[in-house]
Amino acid sequence: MLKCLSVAGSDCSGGAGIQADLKAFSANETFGMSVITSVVAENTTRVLSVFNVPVEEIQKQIDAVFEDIHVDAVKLGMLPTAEIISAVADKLNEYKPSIIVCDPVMVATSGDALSEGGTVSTMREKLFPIVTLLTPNIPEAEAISGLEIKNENHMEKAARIIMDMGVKNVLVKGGHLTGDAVDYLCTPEGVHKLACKRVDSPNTHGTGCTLSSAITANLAHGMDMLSAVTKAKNYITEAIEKSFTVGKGHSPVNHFYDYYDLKGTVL
Ligand SMILES: Nc1ncnc2c1ncn2[C@@H]1O[C@H](COP(=O)(O)OP(=O)(O)OP(=O)(O)O)[C@@H](O)[C@H]1O
Ligand SMILES: Cc1ncc(COP(=O)(O)O)c(N)n1
Repeated sequence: MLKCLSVAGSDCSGGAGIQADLKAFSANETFGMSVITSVVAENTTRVLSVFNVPVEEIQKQIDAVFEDIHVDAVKLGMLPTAEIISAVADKLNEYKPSIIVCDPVMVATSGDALSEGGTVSTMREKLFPIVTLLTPNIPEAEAISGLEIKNENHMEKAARIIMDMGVKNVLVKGGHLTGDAVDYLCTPEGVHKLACKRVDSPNTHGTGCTLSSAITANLAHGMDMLSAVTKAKNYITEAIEKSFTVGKGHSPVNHFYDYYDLKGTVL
């Protein structure tokens, strides 16, 4: 059984963060493990509070997993401060997992901040050189590239700018734009457009976390980058299509749509 580790924040409402990551790892046939970087009191409508875990405890969690278990792939989610980014990067340089997918979480769908300002420079210095794939959404890609993104041409240009910063592969996710749900994957072999009809649903809480974790599982299974991203794109589209209401705001995707019908009963 392939084993994937999420290093991310906890979303007590279950739709994003390590909770989404673990569900996506399982739904994509890998064993999920988690290191918690921050305890976020949040739900489908807002973030009430953010409690960051002390870096020593984050590093001890990473040690506990790696000293005992072979990790096939790592997914990085909410790393809310420069200090936490550096501490996690130091451990990744120590243990050298072969696959690292980084979802540079900065702001929740609710609009509330999940990261202190000024982390982009630390991410660029400490994480960009070691990650296999970076998966920024539109606001995150704008913050990293410095480019305003209003259309697909801007998405592709931003992906190339970020690649030129030393990231091996970049996926700029287009959920925050309008029209079809289009993402741009930039790899050393070239640029690939991945598109699907936008699902008319408000249930998009955790889409980015879930997509990047599904990609992580697919890469752990040995898929090449384009195949891993394409399969995960199909997974997230159906997970949104078959989502059900949880809470009063942006409900999460249905990570296990393969096993549940819309009534939530096991098929
Ligand atoms: N309504 C939608 N219909 C189909 N696909 C969507 C929709 N919204 C987002 N997606 C897809 O979901 C994936 C995640 O993109 P998105 O831009 O939502 O990331 P994100 O903002 O990091 O997600 P989140 O912050 O909600 O976790 C992308 O593949 C995107 O194209
Ligand atoms: C702990 C945690 N990590 C990530 C997100 C981003 O997910 P979204 O953008 O869907 O709110 C979140 N809301 N909470």
